Amino acid sequence: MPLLNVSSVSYSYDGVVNVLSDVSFTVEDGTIVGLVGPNGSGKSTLIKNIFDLVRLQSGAIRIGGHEHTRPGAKELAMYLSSNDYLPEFLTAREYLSMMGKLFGLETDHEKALGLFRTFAMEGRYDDLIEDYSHGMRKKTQLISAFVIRPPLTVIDETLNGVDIEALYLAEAEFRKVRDEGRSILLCTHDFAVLERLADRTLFLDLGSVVRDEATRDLVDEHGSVAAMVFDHLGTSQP
Ligand SMILES: Nc1ncnc2c1ncn2[C@@H]1O[C@H](COP(=O)(O)OP(=O)(O)OP(=O)(O)O)[C@@H](O)[C@H]1O
Repeated sequence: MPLLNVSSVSYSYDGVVNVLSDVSFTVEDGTIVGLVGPNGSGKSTLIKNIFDLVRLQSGAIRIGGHEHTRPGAKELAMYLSSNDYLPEFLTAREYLSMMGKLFGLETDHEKALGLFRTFAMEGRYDDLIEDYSHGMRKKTQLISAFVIRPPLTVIDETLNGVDIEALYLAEAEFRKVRDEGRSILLCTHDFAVLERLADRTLFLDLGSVVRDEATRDLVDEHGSVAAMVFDHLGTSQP
């Protein structure tokens, strides 16, 4: 049974134009799947459907075998959004405690402190998030996922704004997460990151899955993921 099973999902905001058209794919345990596509191709809408942030209109989504609206599904998956909105009135310690409770876990603050040190935020764990820079907030989002380590983490452009050192460290941590048998759906416009990390790449265009293949195979065929996208756009544009 796949960890995430998206089956024939279509979605329209206005009831007329389909932003997602019959989207199906799976994410297996212990894999990193890259999600790419042009602006407006429906990536965020797909993620909103997975996390029940918009009501599913057709098709089915199951996480760990549970229907995606059920608590059993919601405990298995964490969403790291593209923005840096975190509760500013909390410290990182309080935020991570809250996140732990949401996932039914006792937060391992020692581990979080270690990650704060690793990610060059030593001494800031008990400061209010209000006082964090943009990059520090993004790193706090990532650290929350690295501490909670849910079976599925969905990352929507969360890496934007972190410095190269943090990116390097985050990539290493993503690989560890994957090697533990957990999975990541990584939505990004950064194809270099994608090529380094993603076992599989899902390419969405105009709300439809155009390619869903091993990243290595796409790179072998086209030279790079960017070239694969350009090749597709070259044949699909009027
Ligand atoms: N709340 C909304 N109401 C109406 N239309 C929306 C809404 N959110 C997104 N859309 C439309 O749905 C389409 C897909 O948007 P979506 O944000 O899912 O794309 P995306 O692939 O994540 O894009 P990007 O790469 O720019 O983040 C776009 O045409 C967008 O204008």
